[in-house]
Amino acid sequence: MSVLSDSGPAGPAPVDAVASPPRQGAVRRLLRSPVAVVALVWVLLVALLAALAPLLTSASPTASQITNALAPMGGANLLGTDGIGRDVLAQLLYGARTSIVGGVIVVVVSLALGLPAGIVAGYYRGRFDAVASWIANLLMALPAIIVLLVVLAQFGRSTELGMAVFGVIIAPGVFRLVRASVLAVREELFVDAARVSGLSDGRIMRRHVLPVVIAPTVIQASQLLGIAIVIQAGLEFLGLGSPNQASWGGMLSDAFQNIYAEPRLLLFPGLAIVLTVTAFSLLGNALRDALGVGGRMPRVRRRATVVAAPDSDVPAPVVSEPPGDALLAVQDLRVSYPKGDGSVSEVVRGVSLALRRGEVLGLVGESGSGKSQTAFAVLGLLPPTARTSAERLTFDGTDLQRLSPAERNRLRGRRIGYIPQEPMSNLVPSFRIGSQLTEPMRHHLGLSRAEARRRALDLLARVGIQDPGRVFDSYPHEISGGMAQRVLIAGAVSCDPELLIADEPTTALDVTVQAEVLDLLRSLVAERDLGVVLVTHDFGVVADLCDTVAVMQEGRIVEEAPAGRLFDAPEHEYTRMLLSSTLENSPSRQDLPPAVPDPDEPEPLPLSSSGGPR
Ligand SMILES: Nc1ncnc2c1ncn2[C@@H]1O[C@H](COP(=O)(O)OP(=O)(O)OP(=O)(O)O)[C@@H](O)[C@H]1O
Repeated sequence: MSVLSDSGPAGPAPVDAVASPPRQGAVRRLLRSPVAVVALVWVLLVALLAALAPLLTSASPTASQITNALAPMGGANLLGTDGIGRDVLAQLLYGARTSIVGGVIVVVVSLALGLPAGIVAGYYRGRFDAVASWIANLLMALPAIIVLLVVLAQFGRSTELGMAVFGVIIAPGVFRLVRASVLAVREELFVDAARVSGLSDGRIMRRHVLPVVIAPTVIQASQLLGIAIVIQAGLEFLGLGSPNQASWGGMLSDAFQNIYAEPRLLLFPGLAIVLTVTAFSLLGNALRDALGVGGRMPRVRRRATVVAAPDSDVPAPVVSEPPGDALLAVQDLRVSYPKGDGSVSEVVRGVSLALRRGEVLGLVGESGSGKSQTAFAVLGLLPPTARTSAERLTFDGTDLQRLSPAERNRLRGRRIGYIPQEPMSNLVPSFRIGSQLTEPMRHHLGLSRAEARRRALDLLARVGIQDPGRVFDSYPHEISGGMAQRVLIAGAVSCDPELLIADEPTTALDVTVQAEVLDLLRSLVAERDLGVVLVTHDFGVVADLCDTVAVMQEGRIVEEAPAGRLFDAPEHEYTRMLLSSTLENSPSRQDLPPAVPDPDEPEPLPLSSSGGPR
């Protein structure tokens, strides 16, 4: 007996977590805001003036001419000179360079440390997360200005060094933001779906996680630039910047010494700092609005927060020896979770199942009975806190418990397909359907882009989508729920799996579309000799599709029988209770009135069609 503990989707997660916002049109939205345009123009102007400083003035910003101190504006010195005769315009222009370079150093250092650490900590959690969070907390507890003073006193006055150290001190802010964003997105169903389709962690992070953290990071970078300019000016005001470099902080320091003789000297660096910092801050806000972060993002539904399983005694499980030709054989599967009080809650208690090719096994039971936990244990996608054990857990003769996470990952998506419950939440909002369909095929089957596209279009046609080209090029929000479910079915069978695990595949659909999707599944099973484990609480779905039914109650299978026999002569009291509560007074599908056709939905499928790629 061994223990499995893969990370996966079934862990507790807050309902309604935010998803990645669509990025299209973000620049357009940004440019529609007058405040953003003004801020952007100012920032670009400062950058341009800094870059063109040598062309705009021939004066040196550091050469002092003591005989020309505090010269008025006009003549050779357009903005006058400071207390030791340096040209104010030249100082202003070259000082902009120092400020921008300093700001960029802070942003680069803090992002270089905080971004990768936040992604890895948020995605993998565990020990790295604990250590990184501890270091972040420690850095945040340090008084930044004291650290800067000590470092600059020890290593010499240098604006660049000061800004690099400040970048390190401020990196925990980036780390925390990125980690929080990754934690939110890693629980999204579309990330589960990507994991189930066998994509590697690196690919998931690049494709699904990174796009989500980019928006908040860009916003934070813009605000960090403003903060860096203020801190840098403060250090230079205190005389801790590079002595041979013009800077706005240094100009302020000189202006303070001559505040009574020439108060106007305060005006130029003061205005430059205030306007530039304000511009970065406004730009950050405008970016947040344009990218839709912070309460204006589209929200996707999530697996609901789980509650502890009941511990009451239930009838003994039905345990039978699986047949030799079983595609999937599960024997005495147990899943448990540690509870806060030190005890353990067993949510799957000795489940045994066997499934042959071409057979559909329904796993039914009321909510919380352990159906999904059983399915996720087979997929190897339980959360890290889950303790899983089984006498036997084999797929086509391979002991799943002996496989490494990478081997298990290769199996998922390639030989074991998964159809999730909520179609829309399992498609990534910001990627086109086509790219979501083709990526697993390119990854698992090594197809070229063109081959994968051709195969995806064939598959879309096979699942009854009438205009595959349009759906291929669409974003998830541009198609209906029924179509999205067909797309997910196409995705689940795209790499020719032998076993399909379908978790309530029709729950989110209306009854007419439900019937069509069930027809589609039935014809795919026959056509491809698929073994299917169908998790459902709907006996109508069971009657439509399943050959065998296993009834689960409180983590155990209390009755298993061929579908016909189960409906005709249920043996277990719990099965009878479930049947009577679900079927009583409910109309059969044939009795339902014909639905008004939805123009967005495809025609009912020709059940005999079989043109799909194999
Ligand atoms: N991460 C977890 N930690 C602790 N308990 C959990 C966890 N995930 C699931 N459970 C518990 O396991 C039990 C079985 O959950 P499961 O999701 O398998 O039920 P289900 O029969 O699929 O229900 P539904 O039809 O509502 O999805 C539930 O009592 C649930 O609270």
